[in-house]
Amino acid sequence: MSIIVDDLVYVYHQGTPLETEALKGVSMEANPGEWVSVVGHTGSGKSTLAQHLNALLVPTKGKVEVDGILVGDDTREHRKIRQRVGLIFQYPEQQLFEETVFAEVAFGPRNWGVSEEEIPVRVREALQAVGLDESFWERNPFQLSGGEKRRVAIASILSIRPRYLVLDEPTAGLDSKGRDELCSLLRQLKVSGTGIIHVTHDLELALEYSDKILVLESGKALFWGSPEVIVEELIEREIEGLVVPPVVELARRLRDVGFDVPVTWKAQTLASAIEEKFQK
Ligand SMILES: Nc1ncnc2c1ncn2[C@@H]1O[C@H](COP(=O)(O)OP(=O)(O)OP(=O)(O)O)[C@@H](O)[C@H]1O
Repeated sequence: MSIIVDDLVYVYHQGTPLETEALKGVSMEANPGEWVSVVGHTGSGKSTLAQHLNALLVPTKGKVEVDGILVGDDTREHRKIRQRVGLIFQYPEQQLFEETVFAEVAFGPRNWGVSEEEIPVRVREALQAVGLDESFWERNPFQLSGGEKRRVAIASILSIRPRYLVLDEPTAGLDSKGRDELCSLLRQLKVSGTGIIHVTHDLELALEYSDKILVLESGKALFWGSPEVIVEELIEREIEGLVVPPVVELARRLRDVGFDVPVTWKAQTLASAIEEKFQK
């Protein structure tokens, strides 16, 4: 069971003067229990790809398949896909609307026909997963901190028990502590079997947490592979518009002057390699 994207092409406003080819033959795969990041500069097609993964958009050409179900013209199949793939937009807290945290998190499962008996189980499970205990149940979501609101918004998707979670820039607007907390929360979800598909322009974050990374450039898949594979590529060549972590930039320069450096995005590993070299 997995999400498979094969040679995906997507054209906005096809056949009109506004026609834009946002994806030009992109392939990738994501499995439960795996963290996949989609990285690229603004306008590279990340959000367009993300919206295909829960059938908000249908391919112009190529294939998107979720656990064997095709994203195509059959909208009954889209319902099944949306039960499997939870999509969390940028600033999800802006979409909170209920008066209590409980009602907010219960909304999704109620909408999907989960029994009233089962609802508190789902709410407890989802809020626990995001680190919010029962004392939050009756609180007004609008009176929570920014980080707590975002957790409630994520819990409101988790309560549907999706197998995959697609998050579009989930750390936008958070400080570094909030960012680290959210990423370790996502890592826990991954370890417990959820597939994480993380859309971001932050390559450093993607390298730190991902099992696989897709780098998009102007709608094309530039690289697809493990963080090590991506770093090797990035040390070897510069990509216009893609900001690389300082460690990768430094490694690139060291290689340029004939210094053999390891494939890494961690400052400590690079520093140790340099130290070792000078000790020899
Ligand atoms: N609704 C739309 N109608 C027409 N063109 C669109 C639409 N949405 C996106 N596009 C175009 O498709 C291309 C890809 O956009 P997309 O939003 O997928 O990129 P992105 O990588 O997510 O960008 P960002 O990081 O800025 O969110 C861009 O050229 C964009 O202008």
